[in-house]
Amino acid sequence: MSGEVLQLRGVGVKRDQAMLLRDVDWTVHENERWVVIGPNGAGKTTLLQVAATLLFPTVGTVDVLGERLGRTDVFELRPRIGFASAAVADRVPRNEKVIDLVLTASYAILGRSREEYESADVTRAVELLEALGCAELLRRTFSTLSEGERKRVQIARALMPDPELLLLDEPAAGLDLGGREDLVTRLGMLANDPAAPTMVLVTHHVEEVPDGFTHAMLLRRGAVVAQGKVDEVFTDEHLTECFGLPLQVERHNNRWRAYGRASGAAASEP
Ligand SMILES: Nc1ncnc2c1ncn2[C@@H]1O[C@H](COP(=O)(O)OP(=O)(O)OP(=O)(O)O)[C@@H](O)[C@H]1O
Repeated sequence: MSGEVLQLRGVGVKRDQAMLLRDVDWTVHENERWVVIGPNGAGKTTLLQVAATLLFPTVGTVDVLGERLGRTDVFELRPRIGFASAAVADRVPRNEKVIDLVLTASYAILGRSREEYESADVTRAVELLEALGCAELLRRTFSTLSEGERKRVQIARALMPDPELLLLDEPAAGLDLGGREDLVTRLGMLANDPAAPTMVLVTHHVEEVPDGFTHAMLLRRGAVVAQGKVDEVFTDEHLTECFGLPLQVERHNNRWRAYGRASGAAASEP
């Protein structure tokens, strides 16, 4: 695999005459932790779907885990990729128990289809749920969980097959402040774990970028505004260009925050 987990060259995605992605060049190396940030409609989910092999580009080439899309069997590739997104959560059968939702990831299916699972799989599923702070939810039905609980269970499911690439689409969306901070802290622990897979996380907010994330891409209207090491990408100029309004960004205790320049000036006045 030569250390490259994702390699996109000149990638464009066109739907109904609209270019959802334009001329994207992107390389993600093994063990990097990437965050993809941009405003609504920037193309972040589209990019993640390409990385998850769920969407083929209209133009350009995509290599995922050393395999070229269009020349490989994606059904063999997908079990090597963990993917947590609202679209996956929407497909969970109504009565699915939390433990089954995590366990079935080993078989790349949704919905319990067998009576018995390997005891090693059960042990791993329980350990992952514990690590994400949801061991007490094991026997609950997924559809009855709160948004924050669902997000954590989905990440446990995405990690279950021990993926080489973990893709997280807006994991903190819809969470309250406590739920967000709990999740961002857990993701920071995962990002700092050398045994964890290569990660790509999509979000709208720099405040949701966990400690340990090494690289960032800023997207606007389907095109890359900036990409590279997170410290070099998260600048006032890049964020201002990306979101289309004057922004100031700062780092504190390994976390980021951004605010409109006008509101920042007002806040600093006595
Ligand atoms: N099948 C489609 N046909 C036409 N346009 C589409 C299609 N799917 C998505 N789009 C448009 O492509 C753009 C990018 O969508 P995408 O979901 O990738 O953006 P996003 O950055 O993830 O947005 P958000 O932050 O709001 O979730 C949006 O303007 C969306 O309306």
